[in-house]
Amino acid sequence: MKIDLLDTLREKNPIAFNISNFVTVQDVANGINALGASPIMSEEKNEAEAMVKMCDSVTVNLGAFTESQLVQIDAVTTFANKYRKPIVIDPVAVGAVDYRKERCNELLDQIDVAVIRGNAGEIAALADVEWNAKGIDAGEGSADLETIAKTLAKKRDCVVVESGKTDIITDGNAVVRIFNNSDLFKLHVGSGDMLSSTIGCFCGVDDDYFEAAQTATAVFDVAGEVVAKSMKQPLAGSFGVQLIDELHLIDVKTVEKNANFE
Ligand SMILES: Nc1ncnc2c1ncn2[C@@H]1O[C@H](COP(=O)(O)OP(=O)(O)OP(=O)(O)O)[C@@H](O)[C@H]1O
Ligand SMILES: Cc1ncsc1CCO
Ligand SMILES: [Mg+2]
Repeated sequence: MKIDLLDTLREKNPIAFNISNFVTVQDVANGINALGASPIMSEEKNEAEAMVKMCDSVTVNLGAFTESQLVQIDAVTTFANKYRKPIVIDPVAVGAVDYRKERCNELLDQIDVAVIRGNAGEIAALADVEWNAKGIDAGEGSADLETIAKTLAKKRDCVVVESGKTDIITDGNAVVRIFNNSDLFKLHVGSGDMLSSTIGCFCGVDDDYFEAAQTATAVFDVAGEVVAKSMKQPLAGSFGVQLIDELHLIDVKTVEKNANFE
């Protein structure tokens, strides 16, 4: 794993263009800003080309899109392919709402993406595997998590990050597992959105998206673990704030020492 990509990210300070959702946009912006990237958000289709030309990566979060925003998402992602900017997709709740799954699949049919990051319920839905997703949460299912992730990676010819207690990262062939010791992430709505955007930032500094996704996930997971360890009791509100603090403080040594992966 290329953990020192964290230093590269801080040297380059990549512009990370995010189409976010109104629930978590501020955590996403502050999280990746603290980490060392330069976030910019937009919902306006008329500036899509300028935004994409300027940025190093595009992260599209499908958490709360409207019909009119789909037009902007279309424009942004088409320009991103034209200007060769990596796209990260966060398919929020596609396992729970058919409308979302249909729109997301239409989008994936028409563009090339670098990474899809979702929980098991979301990745299973896009891989056409039986699963009981629960709203924005993973829900439950009995299918093999690695098989689901690999199926989607092959289907969409991209890297898949399937988050959960173990984060599974695959390019369709190789698999890296990152074990996460902090379940405080689940107390903070938008942990997943922040992870997806963090992956976007790293894809903006290394065009090996499999490596970029691994480093991003390891950095994010370790940041959460460091915060969790420092707390005497689980504090949901403080966790969100301190996670942003730790994304700023974290360094390569801390990730090397604490990342638990194989
Ligand atoms: N059971 C768990 N134990 C430990 N860590 C977890 C667990 N589930 C998820 N995580 C961690 O939480 C982070 C976000 O992943 P998660 O799967 O919760 O995304 P999500 O469902 O899209 O979240 P959200 O919808 O709140 O944005 C990841 O870093 C992941 O490692
Ligand atoms: C709670 C919620 N609803 C739509 S998006 C979102 C944030 C998690 O993605
Ligand atoms: Mg999510």
